[in-house]
Amino acid sequence: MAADQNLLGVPPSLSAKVVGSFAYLTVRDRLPTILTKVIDTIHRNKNKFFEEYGEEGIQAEKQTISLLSKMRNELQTDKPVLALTDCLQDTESWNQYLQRHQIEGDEESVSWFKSPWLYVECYMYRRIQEALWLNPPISDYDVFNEGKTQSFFESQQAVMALCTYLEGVKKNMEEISKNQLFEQFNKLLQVSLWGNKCDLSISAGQDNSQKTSPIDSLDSLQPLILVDDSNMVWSTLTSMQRPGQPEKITAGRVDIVLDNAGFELVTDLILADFLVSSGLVREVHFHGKSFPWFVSDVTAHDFQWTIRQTMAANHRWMSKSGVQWQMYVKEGVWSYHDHPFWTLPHEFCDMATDAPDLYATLKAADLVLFKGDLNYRKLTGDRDWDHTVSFDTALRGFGPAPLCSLRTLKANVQVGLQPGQGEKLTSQNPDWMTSGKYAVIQFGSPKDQI
Ligand SMILES: O=P(O)(O)OC[C@H]1O[C@](O)(CO)[C@@H](O)[C@@H]1O
Ligand SMILES: [Mn+2]
Repeated sequence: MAADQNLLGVPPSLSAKVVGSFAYLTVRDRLPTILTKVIDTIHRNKNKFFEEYGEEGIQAEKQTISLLSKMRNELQTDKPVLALTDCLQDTESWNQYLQRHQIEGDEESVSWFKSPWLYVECYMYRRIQEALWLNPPISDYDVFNEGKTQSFFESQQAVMALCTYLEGVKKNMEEISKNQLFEQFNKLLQVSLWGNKCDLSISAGQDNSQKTSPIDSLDSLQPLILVDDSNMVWSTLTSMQRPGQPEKITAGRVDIVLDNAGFELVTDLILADFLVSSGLVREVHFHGKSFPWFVSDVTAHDFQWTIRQTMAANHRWMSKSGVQWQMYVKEGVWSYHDHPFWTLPHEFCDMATDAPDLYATLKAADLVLFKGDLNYRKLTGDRDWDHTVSFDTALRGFGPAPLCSLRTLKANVQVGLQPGQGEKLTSQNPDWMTSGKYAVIQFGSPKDQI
C-alpha cells in the first residue's frame, strides 16, 4: 500500500483528524464507550472466572482490565499505535501494517486520531483480543457474547415470522413461475439487507434488535434503498447454468461474507435456505470472523449456536428451519469458514496481494454477497470518494467474482449515486450516511484477471 498522496486519483482515507467528522466522533465518543462496556462486562463476570479458574481467574480478570484501561487512555490522549506483543497467527501482519504506516510518516503520526479511521477502529478490537490472549485462563472469553445472545432472543417474534414465511414459500415452490421466484428472491434479499440495521456497534452495544415482522415493512422501506442492483444479482444467479443443461436455472456457489450475529444472521440463513431450496444455488459458503469483532460480528461459535437455538425453539416452523440448516451443514451444502484477513484492517483491494489464498477461495464462487457497513467500508477503502464515482472504480481492482454489497449506511462513505442525489439527501436529511435509515444493494463486476 502506498502513501495516500502517491495514489493518483484516490481520495484520502477517512480519519478522526478531521475534527467534527463522523470518524472523529466515533473515535472520541463511541469507541471509549464500547471499551468501558467491555471492561464492565469482564468485571461483572469476576465470580464466573473465579468459579472456573480460582485465584488465577481473578488475576486474569484484573490484568485484562488493566490492559484495557491503559488502551482506553492511549486512545483518549491520542498516543501512537503500538505494535502487538502476543504471538498469534496475525500478529506479524498487524505489525507489518503498522510499519508501512510509520514509513509513510513517522512513529508519532500513527496515532488514534491521526491515522485512518478504518485502521484504528479495527486495531481497537484486535487489542481487546490481545488483552485477553495475554491472560490465558480467560483467553477465549467472548466479551460481546451477552449482547449477541440477547439480541437473538429479543428478535424471537421476528424470527418466528420469517421462518413461517419461508415455510409458506417453500411449500409453493414447485408451482411458482420464474417471475414469482424472482419476487420471493427480492423479498428475502431485502430482508437480509434490512437485517443489517441490527448491529450493536453503531449503538455502542445498546439494544438494536428487530421487534416486528420484517416482511410487512418491505414496501415502506423500498424508497430508502438508494441503489438497487437486485436485477443484476438475479441475472448472475440465473446465469449459473450447468453445462449440458442450458435450459435449467441452477446451480452454482454463493459466498456470503457475514456481518452481525443475532437477527441479521438469521436473515442471512433464511436467504441462504431459499437459494438452496429453490435450486438457484448448489452450495453456500459463509465467511465469519475468527475472534469477537465490532461488537456483534459472527464467529464460528455464534454460527453454530444460532442454528442450535433455532432448532431448539418451541415453534414449529422455527425449529423446522433449524433442523434443515443443521442438515445443510452436515451434508456440506452449507459451510462456515474463517480467515485472518477478515479481522485485519486492510482495504479489500489489498486482498489479492496480502491474502492470495482467500482471494483464490472467493474466485471459486459465482457470486459473493458482502453484508454490512464495515464490509462496504473495506470494499471502498473507507475513502472520501465523491458520491458519483462508480462502485467499480471505488473497488480499485477488487473483484474475485461478481459481488454485491447489502448494506445499511452507517459510515460516511457512499459511491455510485446519481449526480445530485447525495446533495439532495444531505439537504433533506443531513445524517443520511450514518443513521442506518438508508441502504444499498450494490453490484460490482470483477475487473481483475489475477
Ligand atoms: O455491523 P456493520 O454494519 O458493519 O456496522 C458496523 C458499525 O461500525 C462502524 O464501523 C462504526 O463504528 C460503522 O461503520 C458501523 O456503524
Ligand atoms: Mn458488524
